[in-house]
Amino acid sequence: MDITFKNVTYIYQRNTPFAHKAIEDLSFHIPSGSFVAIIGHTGSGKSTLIQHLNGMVIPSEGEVTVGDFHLTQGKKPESMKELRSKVGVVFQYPEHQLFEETVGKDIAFGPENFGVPEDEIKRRIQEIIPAVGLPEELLERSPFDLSGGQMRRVAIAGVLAVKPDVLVLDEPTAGLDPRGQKDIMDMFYNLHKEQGLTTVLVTHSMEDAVKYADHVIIMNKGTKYMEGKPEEVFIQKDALNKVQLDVPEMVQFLNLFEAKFGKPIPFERQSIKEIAQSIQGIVKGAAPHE
Ligand SMILES: Nc1ncnc2c1ncn2[C@@H]1O[C@H](COP(=O)(O)OP(=O)(O)OP(=O)(O)O)[C@@H](O)[C@H]1O
Repeated sequence: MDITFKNVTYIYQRNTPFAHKAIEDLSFHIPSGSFVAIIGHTGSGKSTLIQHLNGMVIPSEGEVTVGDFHLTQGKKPESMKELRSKVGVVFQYPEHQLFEETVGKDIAFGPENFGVPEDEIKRRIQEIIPAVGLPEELLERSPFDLSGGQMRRVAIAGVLAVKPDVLVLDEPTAGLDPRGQKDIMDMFYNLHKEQGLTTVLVTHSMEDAVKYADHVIIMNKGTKYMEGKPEEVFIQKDALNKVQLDVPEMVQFLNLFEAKFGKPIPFERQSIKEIAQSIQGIVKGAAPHE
């Protein structure tokens, strides 16, 4: 589903002495099927932005469009429930929301709420369990007997069981060890590709943004600071440093390589292997002929 923000401003506790503008005059367009990373220093408005996507908040000014759903002041979509079934949100530490007696019941809770028939829920669970990397025998276990990583996968399965078109991920790897972070992000990337999802990822990790996203939006103080392809945005070291962000490690490495050896290697989101090949080419080219 296409997502469009048109001159969106959001003010918390509007018309009170505590009014606080969290987002100001924000406009962008995310085409259906994109994988977008939203990055920004703490308090830059990322969470407020994503809360618009399933109508948890309605813009104070401007308009948000998600597929055919339009959100403006005084004009909520007729079926907010339908919007929420199309936009699945994986909140930070989603495992904190598990509550059912068994893993199976917890995964079924979302689709039941949206009126999905029991047979169809069963079918979806069979499909989702391997997709999130959980063994089927866990279905009858209590979610509270699982490891932290498994609990998170159960919570994610619950969101996926509703079959959303848009998947919103708010720092989905927070608190996991490096291996767990990579496994979960690879899982989301595979789901994104296989199910043709539109994925919106809020992250503090430049490395994840480079690896998985095809579009990046940098937020600063409630406004859009930069936007573009990762390979365009992440080479702008000075601009990123100004908002307390840094370029990804690979870009730092390429900058250092150029400074030390005078040989630029353009950043094109290459793999480590491809960078090594470029360096090998430079070294070979520089070697004296025998
Ligand atoms: N419920 C609220 N009431 C008042 N102000 C709020 C509320 N929630 C957030 N804010 C303020 O709005 C601004 C944007 O907050 P938001 O949580 O969207 O930022 P963020 O980029 O997601 O931050 P973080 O990376 O820390 O999660 C901040 O100044 C924050 O203090």
